[in-house]
Amino acid sequence: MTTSTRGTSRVPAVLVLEDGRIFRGRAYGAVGETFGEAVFSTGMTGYQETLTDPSYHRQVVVMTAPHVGNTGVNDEDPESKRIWVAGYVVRDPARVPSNWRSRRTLDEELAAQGVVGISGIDTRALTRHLRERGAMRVGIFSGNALPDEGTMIAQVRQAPEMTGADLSAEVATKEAYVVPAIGEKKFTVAAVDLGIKGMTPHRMAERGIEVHVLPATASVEEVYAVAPDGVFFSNGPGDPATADHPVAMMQAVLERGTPLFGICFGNQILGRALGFGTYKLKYGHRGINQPVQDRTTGKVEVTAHNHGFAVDAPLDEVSQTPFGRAEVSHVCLNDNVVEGLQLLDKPAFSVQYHPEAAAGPHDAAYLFDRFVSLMEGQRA
Ligand SMILES: NC(=O)CC[C@H](N)C(=O)O
Repeated sequence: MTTSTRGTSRVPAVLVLEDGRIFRGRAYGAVGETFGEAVFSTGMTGYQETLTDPSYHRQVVVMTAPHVGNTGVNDEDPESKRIWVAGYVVRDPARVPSNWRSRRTLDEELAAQGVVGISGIDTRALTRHLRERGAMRVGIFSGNALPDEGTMIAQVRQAPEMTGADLSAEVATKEAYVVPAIGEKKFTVAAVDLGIKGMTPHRMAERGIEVHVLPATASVEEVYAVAPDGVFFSNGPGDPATADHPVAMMQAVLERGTPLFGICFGNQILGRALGFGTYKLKYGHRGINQPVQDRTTGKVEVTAHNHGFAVDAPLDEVSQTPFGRAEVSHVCLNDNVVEGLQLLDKPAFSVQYHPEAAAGPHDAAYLFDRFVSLMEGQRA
């Protein structure tokens, strides 16, 4: 085992923010350079699910949990076939991972997948900086001969911004596939893959739903070719303002009145389909410990989030939209950001957060049951 696979690499690495702030550490994972949007995640657990969430495409993720990699890497927890984060920033990597499911170290896995990371960073100071200044572009450079600071800052400033990025097609499946219902099949759902996490079709399959996962570029005809009882729009990376094709497709689904459910990017697309705007949050919500209130029941749930954009809809009034009345169903209790939308005259709703909850908590699992109820209601 080399020193680097034990999380104790001596190869120098530098993290360079676009505003010129620099943090020095050691290489973690692959050695090289990478660029993306610096964002922080407050999850204390579930690093494999975070790394493999396609919504993190082009983002460099800073972990606020100080000790990362303790349970190694297993073959069960990934949310997709590969790591999607553009880079990974940790404070203190586990030197000796320990878990009965662990197959390899996180350092080895990052290196094997070519993901450039950095360790030994004061992630609390970095997170406070991002919280005050907002998410921004970042570069990680590692190796024994690094460019001078001015060159690195200039390179970071040339990297693409997240605003205006159209990324779903880069992460979504190219071919349709089916996730069979577990047990008796009760419903068929067409799931439009904008960057879907593996747990989402699984949560539907557990409820007797056969899920036809379709590429982001699928047409309305392809959606209806599977004779769906419901249509689902997934999470995904990038700026929802660019998602014109999914918005048009969703409007066609709303027009027909097919039960509809959206998660995260899917919520932003419902917002746009109804005529609301979307905007970039200063630093977003990422982690598995975010408080949300379901305003339809008053209940508060602790939920998994990963979003940098949000829907701009009025919190305290019912809106008239081209598809009837709509209201904000869920709100984040930290900052009053819109976390869910529902239509009052059509069987359609969405949430900005992650009821599939990989990795947990499971407070929001009832939303999949709500989707099932809408499909049952349509049959009755
Ligand atoms: N997880 C998601 O679907 C994220 C949606 C969108 N890319 C955002 O950052 O807000």
